[in-house]
Amino acid sequence: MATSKPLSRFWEWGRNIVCVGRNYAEHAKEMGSALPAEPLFFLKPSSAYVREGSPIVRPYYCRNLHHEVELGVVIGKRARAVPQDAAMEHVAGYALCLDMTARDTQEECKKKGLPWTLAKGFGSSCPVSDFVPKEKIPDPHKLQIWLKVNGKLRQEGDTSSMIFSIPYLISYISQIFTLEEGDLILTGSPKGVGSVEANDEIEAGIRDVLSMKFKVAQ
Ligand SMILES: CC(=O)CC(=O)C(=O)O
Ligand SMILES: [Mg+2]
Repeated sequence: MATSKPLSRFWEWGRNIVCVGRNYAEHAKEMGSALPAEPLFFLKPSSAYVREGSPIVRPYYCRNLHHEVELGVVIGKRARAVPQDAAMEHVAGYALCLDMTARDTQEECKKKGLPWTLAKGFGSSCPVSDFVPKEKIPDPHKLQIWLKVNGKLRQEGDTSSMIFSIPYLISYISQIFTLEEGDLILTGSPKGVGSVEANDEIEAGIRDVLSMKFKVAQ
């Protein structure tokens, strides 16, 4: 599909948001989950995007809204069954993302064996930073990502601790479905996920690269 929108505004492209789960051992542990033998992933709709200046809105059915800070990988070139050693050629850049999660809903879904869409795919569940071209990040597996709520540090993780690397994820996902230009892959959350309330301020960043702030709406 042709588009006149620049890739630096990938959130306007209406493309897939692919989220990887349990990609950091300490986060899997804090959730009481086993380590995955292969990547676990799920999708958010493109209407989940929210940008700085607009609030994160808790869905009406959620009583326990959680933050998860994650490195996002923006696809720059169609990827269909790409081998790992060619996977990085398909990356245009990066963004910092929040995988906002209705944790109570997710727990209910897990118990009932239901998909996580209600827990993960609501409107404003994917706050996203500015686009960072890949030339500005020589090694995406050497980044420190962090998140504060009302000025207090909650999450701090190093992307070197990912269980499945970015080339592995691109290769793996692209064997299941084609990744298109403008698609975003959220690479999983480090430990320290926790609740936010109305009027809280979430600040998150990639050390030495960027930071972003979001308010949680009433
Ligand atoms: C337990 C989860 O919600 C999985 C997830 O999203 C993650 O980042 O890990
Ligand atoms: Mg997540």
